[in-house]
Amino acid sequence: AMVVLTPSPAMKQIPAINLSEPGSEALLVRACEDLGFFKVTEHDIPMELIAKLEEEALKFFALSPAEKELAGRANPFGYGSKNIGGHGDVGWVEYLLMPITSEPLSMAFLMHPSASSFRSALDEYALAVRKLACRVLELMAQGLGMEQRDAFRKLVADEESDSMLRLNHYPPCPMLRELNGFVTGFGEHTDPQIISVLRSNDTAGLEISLRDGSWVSVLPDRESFFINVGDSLQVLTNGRFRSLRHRVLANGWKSRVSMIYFGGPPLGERLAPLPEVMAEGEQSKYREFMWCDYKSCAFKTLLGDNRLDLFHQTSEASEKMKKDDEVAVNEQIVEM
Ligand SMILES: C=C1C[C@]23C[C@@]1(O)CC[C@H]2[C@@]12CC[C@H](O)[C@@](C)(C(=O)O1)[C@H]2[C@@H]3C(=O)O
Ligand SMILES: O=C(O)CCC(=O)C(=O)O
Ligand SMILES: [Fe+2]
Repeated sequence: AMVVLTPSPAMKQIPAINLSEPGSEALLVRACEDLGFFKVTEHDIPMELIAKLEEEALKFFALSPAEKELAGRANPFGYGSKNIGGHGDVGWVEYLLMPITSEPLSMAFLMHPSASSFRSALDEYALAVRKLACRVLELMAQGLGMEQRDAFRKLVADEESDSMLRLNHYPPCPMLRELNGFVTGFGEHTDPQIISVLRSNDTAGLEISLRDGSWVSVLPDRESFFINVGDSLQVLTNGRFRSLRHRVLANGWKSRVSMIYFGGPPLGERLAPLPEVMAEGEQSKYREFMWCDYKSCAFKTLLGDNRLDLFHQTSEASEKMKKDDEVAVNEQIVEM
């Protein structure tokens, strides 16, 4: 059965940040605290580079299913259609998911001579968007007043950074035309990494969840980048920055193409709230974990699951802390 949906009301005041304007770091911090989301307007990434990748992506998605499967079935990398992840999540979407390292892309199908223009578009785009992510992460640290300005940036800039690039294509769903409705393209979720940088064509569909649990849709803007906080950045900031829940609705008329860069730390990196962002006496809300452990845990969950819950200081641990406090109080009473 197909559930026909209605889009949420549009949020017109998504924070729009011009990175080269003085004071942008304070705006960034506020947006990450309130929403976990903002858009970057002046970004220095040439439109030709973006348009070239969009064109190549559309060429790829126009291939026959057999040709697209030469990219390998997404597991997690490769070509996927309708199935998202390996646990039964489905959406009205097809995609190509690729690992990004400091080396040029090396997936087998991209090494074929016929894929050389696709490959160079991907490589150039990945390089540029990673640089943008690093610039934004540095401004975030600056905005938080951190002495160590590269505390976030260095995780994504690291040669071993575990990052990905995803091309999503939401073809028009013809059955929806008469119904005048929408379907789930990509179900609600948070991104597990540190930061996600999204660019889409002019077709709407992205929706974000606000603090009160309501949903709003984001007006598309093909010239800007949308940035969202991922789970790992929520951990590093001890919950000060909010990992954004978001989803995509597909429509009956216009295809949506999006390209998303997910910036993650090296697999062996240990993540925990950074003391520098915590106030005096503030308790750490998350226990330390290695990114590879969080990631493998995350990739075993359903798309919509709350993955960070598993890494909250356990209730058992907080119960024990409370008990220890009580004992201390009793001891004081005895001593008096
Ligand atoms: C259902 C899933 C797809 C996903 C892995 C997971 O088990 C849970 C997290 C999902 C997500 C969301 C953001 C990114 O699109 C993604 C690549 C990621 O890192 O986590 C996807 C995963 C995927 O598509 O494999
Ligand atoms: O395609 C989009 O616009 C967003 C998809 C998304 O959230 C994701 O791939 O993680
Ligand atoms: Fe996402």
